[in-house]
Amino acid sequence: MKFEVLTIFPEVIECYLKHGVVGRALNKGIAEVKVYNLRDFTTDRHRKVDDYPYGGGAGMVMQIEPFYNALRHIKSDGIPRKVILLSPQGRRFSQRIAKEFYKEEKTLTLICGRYEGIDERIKAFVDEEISIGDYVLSGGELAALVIIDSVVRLIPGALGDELSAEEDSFMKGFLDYPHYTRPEEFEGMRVPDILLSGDHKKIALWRKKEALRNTLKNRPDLLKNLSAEDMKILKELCSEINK
Ligand SMILES: NC(=O)c1ccc(NCc2cccc(O)c2)nc1
Repeated sequence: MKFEVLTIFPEVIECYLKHGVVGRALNKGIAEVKVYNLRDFTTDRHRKVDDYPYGGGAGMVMQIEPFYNALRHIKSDGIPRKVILLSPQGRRFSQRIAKEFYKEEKTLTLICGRYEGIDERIKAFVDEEISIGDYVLSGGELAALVIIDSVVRLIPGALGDELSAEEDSFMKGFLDYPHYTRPEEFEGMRVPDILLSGDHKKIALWRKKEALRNTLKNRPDLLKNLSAEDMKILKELCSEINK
């Protein structure tokens, strides 16, 4: 899986890519990220990337030329790619879209705007506009990293333990179950006995029930098209809660 990032702050992207799961995946060569500094695609002495908005108003707008010059340079290799603009106006990103991007196996070219945004004519060169949530950030870089991180985790071999990619609760559409590790007791709070029992069947059932409990509490909207088994556990849960 290849990613390309267009940004005026390449170091923001590069420093994140040195660490953790993504860092290891890049070192293993199962993913590749190329970061392009937009200022390298300017033509003026001051390497300007923004200008005053037509129509007036506060703030600055990013000019189209540096993006256009960068995209033309990048696309000259003729490899198919999906050009994504990160902005609050985009389609809402989710695990489902991360899987969609991974399966498409196209290079993802991520455009990071700053200031009040990018000249609207950028849309002529963009395949998709994606938002990671309903909030305004000072730049698209964090959103680009969210996409890179969530998609890289899906690549076989990216995570140490293969199972954990599948196990990720969002992979199954629910919130996660609670996790515990040593010590067994901390400040009077004990680890649930079931987790110390070694009964893996019962533990799996407990985890499913707790994942459903968390989902019911915080994201009931995710509780749709449940399997018969999950529905049975949910009903048990509801009768317990209503006791
Ligand atoms: N919710 C998000 O995904 C998100 C993405 C980017 C961003 N800021 C940069 C920006 C702002 C406006 C237009 C534009 O093209 C880029 N803020 C939030």
